[in-house]
Amino acid sequence: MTVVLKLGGSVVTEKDRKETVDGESLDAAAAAIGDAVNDVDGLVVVHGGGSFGHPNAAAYGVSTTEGTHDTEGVLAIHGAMKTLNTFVLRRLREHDVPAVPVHPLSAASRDTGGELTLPVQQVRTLLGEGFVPVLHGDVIAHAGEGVTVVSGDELVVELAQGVDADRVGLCSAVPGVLDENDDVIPRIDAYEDVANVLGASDATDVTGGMAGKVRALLDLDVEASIFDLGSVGPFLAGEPVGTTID
Ligand SMILES: Nc1ncnc2c1ncn2[C@@H]1O[C@H](COP(=O)(O)OP(=O)(O)OP(=O)(O)O)[C@@H](O)[C@H]1O
Ligand SMILES: C=C(C)CCOP(=O)(O)O
Repeated sequence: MTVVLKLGGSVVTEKDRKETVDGESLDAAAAAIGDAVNDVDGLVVVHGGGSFGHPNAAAYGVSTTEGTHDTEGVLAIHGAMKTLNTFVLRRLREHDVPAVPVHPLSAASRDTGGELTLPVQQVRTLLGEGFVPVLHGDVIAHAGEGVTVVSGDELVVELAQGVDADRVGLCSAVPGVLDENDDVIPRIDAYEDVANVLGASDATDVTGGMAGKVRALLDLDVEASIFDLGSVGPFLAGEPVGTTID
C-alpha cells in the first residue's frame, strides 16, 4: 500500500498569524504518521503553506498562473516554504519517521500553457529505499512567466499518478467537504453535485481552497479522502474517513 498524504497549511500553521507554526497540530500529525509509518509500504508526505509562502506570494503578485522574474520574490517565497519544511521534517524525525526533503523548485516546471511536469523518479527511489519523501508547495520555473506557485494539492495529484499510489489523503482544517448545514458529505462523484457549497479558503491563500481540491481529486484514478487532524491515524490504517472523492 503506497499512500500520498498532504498536511494542509491550515493544519500545520496558524493561518492568520504570518509564518507561525501550529506546533501542537503539527506534533499530533507527526505522531500519527510515526505510529503508522511501518504499516504502509510507502508514504509520501506533502505539506501546504498556510501562513508561510502565501503572504510572500501575494506580496509579489505570484499565483499558479501569474509569475515573477524578481529573484528576491522567488527566494522569499521559496525560503518561507523551506523554513516550514524544516519544521515539518524536525517533528517527523522526533517521531522516528525516516523523512527527507524534496524541494519542487529543484525538480518541477510548467510549460507556456501552464502544464505541470514533476519528475518523480527520485521520489520513487527514495520510497524504495525506505524513506518518507516530504514535498511542499513551492515556486517553480514557468516558461514565459518566470516562476509561479505550485500548490501542494497539484503535487499530490502528480505524485499519486507518478508513484502509483493506492490511497490519497488531504488533511485539512475541516472534517471533510461540508454541505449547507455544515455536515460532512461522505462521498463525491461529480463536481456539479457539490459546486454550490464549495467556496474558497477563508485566509490568504493564492491557490484556491476547497473547490480546487475537489476538482483535482475527481480527476484522479485513485480514491482520495479529505479529513481533519483527528483522522490522520485512521486514514493511514485504511479506514474510510471524512469525504471520499471518487
Ligand atoms: N464546502 C466546504 N467544505 C469544507 N471547507 C470549505 C468548503 N468551502 C470552502 N471551504 C474552505 O476550504 C478550506 C480548506 O482549504 P484550504 O486551501 O484552506 O486548506 P489547506 O489545504 O489546509 O491549506 P493550504 O492550501 O494552505 O495547504 C476550509 O478551511 C474552508 O474554509
Ligand atoms: C504559496 C506557496 C508557495 C505554497 C502553496 O501551497 P499550498 O498551501 O498547498 O497551496
